Amino acid sequence: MHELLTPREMGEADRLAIAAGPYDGYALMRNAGVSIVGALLERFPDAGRIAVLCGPGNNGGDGYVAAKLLSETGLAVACFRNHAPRENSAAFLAAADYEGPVHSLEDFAASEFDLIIDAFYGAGLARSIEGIERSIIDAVNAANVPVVSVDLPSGISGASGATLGAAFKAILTVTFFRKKPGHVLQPGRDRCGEILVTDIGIGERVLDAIAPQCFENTPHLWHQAFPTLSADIHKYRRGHAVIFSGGLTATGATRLSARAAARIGAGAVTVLSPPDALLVHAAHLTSIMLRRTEAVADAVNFIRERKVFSAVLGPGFGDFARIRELVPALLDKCETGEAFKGLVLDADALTAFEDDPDQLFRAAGETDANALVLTPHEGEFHRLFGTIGADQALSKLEKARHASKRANAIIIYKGPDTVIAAPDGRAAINTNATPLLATAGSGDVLAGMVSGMLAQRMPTFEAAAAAVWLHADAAKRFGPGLIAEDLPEMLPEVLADLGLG
Ligand SMILES: NC(=O)C1=CN([C@@H]2O[C@H](COP(=O)(O)OP(=O)(O)OC[C@H]3O[C@@H](n4cnc5c(N)ncnc54)[C@H](O)[C@@H]3O)[C@@H](O)[C@H]2O)[C@@H](O)CC1
Ligand SMILES: Nc1ncnc2c1ncn2[C@@H]1O[C@H](COP(=O)(O)OP(=O)(O)O)[C@@H](O)[C@H]1O
Ligand SMILES: [K+]
Repeated sequence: MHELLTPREMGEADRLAIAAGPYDGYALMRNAGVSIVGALLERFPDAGRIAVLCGPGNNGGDGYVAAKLLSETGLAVACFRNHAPRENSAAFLAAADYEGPVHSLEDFAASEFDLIIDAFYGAGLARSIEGIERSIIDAVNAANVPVVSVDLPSGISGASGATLGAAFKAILTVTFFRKKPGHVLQPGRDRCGEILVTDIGIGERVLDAIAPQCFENTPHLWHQAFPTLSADIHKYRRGHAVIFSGGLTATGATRLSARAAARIGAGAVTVLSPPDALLVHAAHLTSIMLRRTEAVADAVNFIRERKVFSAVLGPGFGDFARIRELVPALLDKCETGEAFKGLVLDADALTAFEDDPDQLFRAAGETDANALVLTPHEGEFHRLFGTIGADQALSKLEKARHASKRANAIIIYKGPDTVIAAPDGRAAINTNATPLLATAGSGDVLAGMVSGMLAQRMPTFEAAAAAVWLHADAAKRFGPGLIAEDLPEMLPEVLADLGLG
C-alpha cells in the first residue's frame, strides 16, 4: 500500500481495472461512493444536513453516488453544481440516478449545513480554481463547517500537493486504491486532514504494468534491507564509519553524527579531528574513537588502512577549501575497489560548493550513484541546485528527482515532507515527521544515521529512507522538550519495536 500513484498513473490503474473486469467505470464510481458514505456515517453520525458540491468530472460523479446513498438513509442532502457531467460519462449516469435536489452554486450557503462533501475536483484538476468555486472554497474554509473531500481536497494538485488557486481544508479525505503524491507533499498533506485509502475493486495486479517509482516512506520500503547480525560478526566487519570534525568551536555537530552512527549499529565509529579540537573530543568521547588528521592524505590513508566503509563530512566543519579538496579524494576512494563506499555530505559540505556546484557534480559523476548522499535542507538545496530549486513548475518530488540525476547522488531533500530520491528514478516521501525536529543539530544526527547504516552495507536509497523515518520516529517518541542529543538515545527503543538491529 505504500506506492504513490500520480494522477496519470491512477487513470491508468482505472483503465486497466476496467479492462480486466468485473467493474466498469460506473461500478468503480459506485464503490467509491459507498466507501465515502461508510466513512462519513461512521465519523459524523449526527450530521443531519449535508451539502454535496459536485464538479463536472468523475469526482462530481462520486459526489452524486454519495448523495443518493445518503438520501436513501433518510438524511437531508442537497447537491450544488453549475456544470452537468458530460453526456454518457459515468458521472452522467450517477447524476441521473440521484433523484434529490440539485441547486446552482450561487444558492449555496455553508452555514445551512452540518457537513460538506467536496466533490468539485480530484485527480482531474488541470488548472487554477477560479470564480464561484473559489469563493465557495474560501467561504467554507472560513465558516469552519467540516468538509469531507472526495479523492483530494479540491484545489490540491494530486501530482504535486500544490494549491491551484484555492483549496478546501478537509477534516477527512477519502481516496481510492492508493494515495497520490499530493496527499503527502505539503501543503496538500495539511489540507487532507485524516486520509482514508479505500478499496474500490481495483486489483493489485494493475501495479505490475504501472511499475510505480514513488513511495510513501514506511518501514515496508526498507525493512528487508536493514542489516542483520550474524553470530560470528566482528566490529569492523559490522561496519566502520568516520565523522570529520571541524575546528575547536564547532565540535558538537561531529559528536551528534558520531553518536547516531554508533546507535544505528555501526560496529566502530571514529572521529577524525584536526589537532586543535582533539582535546575537546577526548574529553567527551567514550566508545567512539578519535584520530588526529591534518592533511587530506591522513584521512584518506586512515580510511584505507582501517577498512572504513562510510563517512560524514560537513556538520560543523567550517573549512570550505578543505572540503573541496576532501570530496574528490573521498569519492575517488569509492571507485577504486577499496572498502570505502559511502560518503554523506551535509551542512558545510554542501555550502562549500555553492559557487561552483559543477565541481561537486563532476566528481560525483565519475562514481557509482550509490556512493554519495546529499542531505540539503531548503536553503542548502537552493545553494546547490539554484535553477531546479527556483523552477515554480516543479514539485518538491520533481526537484529532488532532478537534483538526484544532476548530482548522480541520493538526495535527502529535508523538511516536513522530506523527499528521498535516487538517480534511477525511485523516490520516497516521508510522512511521519514532527515539527519537534526543528531543533539545532537534528540534521547532524540524520547524517550520522545514514552513514551508520551505509557502514553496515545497507543499500544507499534504502539506508537514506530508513534513516529519515527512524529519525522522525525517535523524535515523536521523545515528544516535547526534544533536543538533538535525545535522538540517538531513542534509537534502541525505535529499533527494538521494529525488530531491527
Ligand atoms: N481513477 C479511478 O480509478 C477512479 C476515479 N474516480 C473519481 O474520478 C476522479 C477523476 O475524474 P476526472 O478525471 O473526471 O477528473 P475531475 O472530476 O477531478 O475533474 C475533471 C473535469 O474538471 C475540469 N477541470 C479541471 N480543472 C478545472 C478547474 N480548475 N476549473 C474548472 N474545470 C476544471 C476538466 O476539464 C474536467 O472536465 C477522481 O478524483 C475520483 O474522484 C472514482 O469515480 C472511482 C474510480
Ligand atoms: N517543521 C518540521 N517538520 C518536520 N521535520 C522538520 C521540520 N523542520 C526541520 N525538520 C527536520 O529536522 C532536520 C533538521 O535538519 P537541519 O536543517 O540540517 O538542521 P541542523 O543543521 O540544525 O542539524 C531535518 O531532518 C528536517 O527534515
Ligand atoms: K475533491
